[in-house]
Amino acid sequence: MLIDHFEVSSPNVKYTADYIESSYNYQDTKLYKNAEKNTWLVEPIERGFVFRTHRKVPKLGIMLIGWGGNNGSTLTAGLIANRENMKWETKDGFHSPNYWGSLTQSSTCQIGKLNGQDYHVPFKNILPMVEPNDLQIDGWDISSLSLEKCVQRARVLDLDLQQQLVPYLKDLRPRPSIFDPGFVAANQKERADNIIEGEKQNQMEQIRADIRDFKEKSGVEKVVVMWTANTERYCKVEVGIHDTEKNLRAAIRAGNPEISPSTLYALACLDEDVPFINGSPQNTFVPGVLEAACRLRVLIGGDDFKTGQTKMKSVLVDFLIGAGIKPLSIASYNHLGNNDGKNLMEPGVFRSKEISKSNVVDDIVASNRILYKEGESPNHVVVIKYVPSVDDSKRAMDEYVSEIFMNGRNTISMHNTCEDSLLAAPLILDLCLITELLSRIELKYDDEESFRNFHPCAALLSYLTKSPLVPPGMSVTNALYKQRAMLENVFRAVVGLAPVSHMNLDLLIEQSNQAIYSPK
Ligand SMILES: NC(=O)c1ccc[n+]([C@@H]2O[C@H](COP(=O)([O-])OP(=O)(O)OC[C@H]3O[C@@H](n4cnc5c(N)ncnc54)[C@H](O)[C@@H]3O)[C@@H](O)[C@H]2O)c1
Ligand SMILES: O=P([O-])([O-])O[C@@H]1[C@@H](O)[C@H](O)[C@@H](O)[C@H](O)[C@@H]1O
Repeated sequence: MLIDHFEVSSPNVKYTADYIESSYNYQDTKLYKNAEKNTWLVEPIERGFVFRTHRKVPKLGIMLIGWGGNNGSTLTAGLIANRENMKWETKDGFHSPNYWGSLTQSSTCQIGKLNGQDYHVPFKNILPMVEPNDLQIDGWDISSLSLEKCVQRARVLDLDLQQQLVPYLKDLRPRPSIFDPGFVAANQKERADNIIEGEKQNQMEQIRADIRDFKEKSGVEKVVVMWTANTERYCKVEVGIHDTEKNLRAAIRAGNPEISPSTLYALACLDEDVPFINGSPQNTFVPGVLEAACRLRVLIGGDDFKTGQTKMKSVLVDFLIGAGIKPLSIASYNHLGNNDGKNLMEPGVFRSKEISKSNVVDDIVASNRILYKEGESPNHVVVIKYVPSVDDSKRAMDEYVSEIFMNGRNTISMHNTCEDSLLAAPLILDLCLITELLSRIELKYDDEESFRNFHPCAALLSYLTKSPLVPPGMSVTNALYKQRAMLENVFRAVVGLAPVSHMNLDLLIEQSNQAIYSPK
């Protein structure tokens, strides 16, 4: 059953006009070794938290770096089609817009039971969230094409819909952007006709001015900036340049060539108190950026949208290893024909993606030292090829060979075809909406005076990324179920509810007045 809205009825939760305030008893375990008994002791611990969520949802603007790309143009078109409730026709008949693939807009959370039946609420209604149809969108691109032409170039959306969108898209033009051919494939130069000239410092200041200009012209109260531009090669992190905020800013003023456009954007956003999310795999968040985010207390998140093949990998490997089955090899191949695929032909750029697509199993493997000895892991290969004729319709082929009982083998082969941007666009929406929501949640220990925000490294975005950025000291979790449980249960805690445990203890115990067998 689906219920649309709810309020928590508890002495620990208070709803005022401005806030949802809750007192929450956080339960965890503390682990320590008892030398005398030569055993590990596990101690249940509790810590009181207080959450305060601002209920007023702001007028939100999102600024996409790479706005004209397949992801950016597809998201823009999808938002407009939903807002205008456009209907379009194909040979299969008429279609209506939706937000399928969006965690916030199209998934639900279990909120309770009634008469033994689970009830669910839309994910977006656990806490007050921005409505996607109210979003204002802007952005930058090294290509000057209008969004109308970008949607046509992408060839992702049905033609009838593309034609209906023309009046809404034709006047949308990306702002000139920072372009450094040293960080992307040489084949990207041909589309770069919309560049901010000048030194790195000037370029960064122009980005800051663009953000302020967008705010002023659109009237939005808050902005989230999202990198959905091309994947960059890793920058070589150097002491004295990238290692501290002070050194990074000095290196930018000096025009150091080893500072990437994405790092310039990230720092510009931090200086404008605007969250920055990295949808690509490069190491944008060099230590100097992390230091600045923590000092300025501005949310950053990433890296690399987790959309299809890797998302599946983070489910399947978690299932296999969680079931005591030992993957011996993972062969992960895909080809695609969009510009992203073209850019990934450059070995240095591909390496960024290879890292993010490979590391996604590390935590899952490390969770089971019965199957894998220290240092042991499955053979794991990642191959991406550029095949122009398939366009955005990525073909992913994966083979998982696992060792099973008594030296048995199990081979799972998968073929997964999808328009890559139709998977990514809803995630970009989720990343923006959840990031904005996180910035409205304050928390403190119950014995503290002042509230603070979540740590600037937004680990709660992990479900949506291949290489989750997490606060120092927190281990990275890639298993998709755990990532979703973390996000859902933190949101439940913010409104004073216990985690979803699926224990059903009250139904597992034999009730004195209950028939031993209740026929369906
Ligand atoms: N399913 C997916 O589509 C998916 C999943 C995970 C990650 N990603 C990442 O998202 C990014 C975008 O994917 P896409 O399919 O939209 O690619 P795309 O090539 O269609 O779009 C990228 C856009 O960025 C622009 N661009 C390049 N450098 C720029 C710069 N310095 N400043 C501003 N704009 C710049 C390009 O002109 C292009 O319009 C890629 O890095 C890709 O690896 C995509
Ligand atoms: O679907 P997924 O593995 O999450 O991610 C995708 C890769 O499979 C694809 O090769 C790459 O071009 C896309 O940018 C994206 O990273």
